[in-house]
Amino acid sequence: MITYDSVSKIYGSGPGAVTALDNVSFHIEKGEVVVFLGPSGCGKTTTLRLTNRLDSITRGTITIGGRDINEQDPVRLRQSMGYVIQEIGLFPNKTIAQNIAVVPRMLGWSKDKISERTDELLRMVQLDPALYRDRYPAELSGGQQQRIGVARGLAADPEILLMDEPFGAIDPINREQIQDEFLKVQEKLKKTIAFVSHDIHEAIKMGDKIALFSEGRLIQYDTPEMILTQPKNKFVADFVGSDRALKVLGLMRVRDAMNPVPLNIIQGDTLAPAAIGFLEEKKRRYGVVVDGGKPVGFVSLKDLKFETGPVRDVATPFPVMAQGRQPLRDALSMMLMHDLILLCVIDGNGDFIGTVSYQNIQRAILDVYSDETEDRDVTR
Ligand SMILES: Nc1ncnc2c1ncn2[C@@H]1O[C@H](COP(=O)(O)OP(=O)(O)OP(=O)(O)O)[C@@H](O)[C@H]1O
Repeated sequence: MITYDSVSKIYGSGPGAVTALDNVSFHIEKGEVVVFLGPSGCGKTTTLRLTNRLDSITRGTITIGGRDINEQDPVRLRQSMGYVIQEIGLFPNKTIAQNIAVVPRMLGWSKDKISERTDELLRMVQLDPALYRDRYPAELSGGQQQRIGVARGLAADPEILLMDEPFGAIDPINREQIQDEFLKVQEKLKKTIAFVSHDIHEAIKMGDKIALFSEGRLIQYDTPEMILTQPKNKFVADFVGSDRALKVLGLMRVRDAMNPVPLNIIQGDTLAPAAIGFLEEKKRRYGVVVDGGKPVGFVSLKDLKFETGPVRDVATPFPVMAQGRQPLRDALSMMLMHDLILLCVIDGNGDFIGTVSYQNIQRAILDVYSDETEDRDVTR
């Protein structure tokens, strides 16, 4: 969709010239979120501003859908892309609805269509249109204003969205929430997004790919997983941090690491003496009791010793359970917090789908880090 071909940007000339971007080439696929990441001054914002011709390219070309942007009218080009920036840039004397409608009005949309679209966008960013459309920006919190910035960027339903640290000014808790909401919206809309960030956590979470820059050069362009597990050089390894194995846990899902067929499953109606025999045969001290497909709790050999009835009556309920789609990091955190050696995993209906142990987690990380060509032991 967007192709950067040997793009350089030099500000000024002579001895004071600054090379902001140095011979950068990469391609953003349609529907993909690419995060431009790197330390301050590495060229992230410049790359974004060249894309919508807010700045001009010194050398090289940028094409969108195969068309050179320099051959397009800059105003049209800008209108065809959403642009969301950290400073938000809402007009203080316009209402929220008027702020969102800026581009659709320029494009000559009818009043009814604009009004409908405004309400739709407000709902999309979790703000009730009845409450917010006629308010002024100063009457909104920072996080709410930022949501309006996102809504405005999406107003004319552009295929491409350029976002420059869009959630940078929001406190960490609200930022997590707005990132989650944005990812949900993106799952539906499938926009092509270039997203500037200096936060590795945000890049891992938001990006289908990460473009990591340093001093105007593109150092590595890869999926978050590859950036974390196969850093191309010391700069990348240092930038992602020595805790990158832990960051990988944030990328992986519980489902990817769990054991879907643990040996110690006991059906709820099994009588205690039979359950003891079963656990002894499997050489397990604990069993996971499942009844009608739903997890019930743990039983230990000790618990069962003097019992005669079905295990479902003596099982100790799980203090917490993980959902298969949760990040593996959450599962590890639950196990540490609740002092569990095994975590039960359920699907969206609450049905049992597997268990996770510390060993499963370790194995999953090792699998990601091991060379693709090595033989792997896939039995868990
Ligand atoms: N208008 C300008 N005139 C001169 N130099 C500029 C201009 N804009 C950017 N630069 C320089 O170009 C380099 C890249 O800047 P850019 O804003 O792209 O960095 P960035 O990676 O977005 O940084 P930050 O995270 O701090 O926003 C920097 O050295 C910056 O000082």
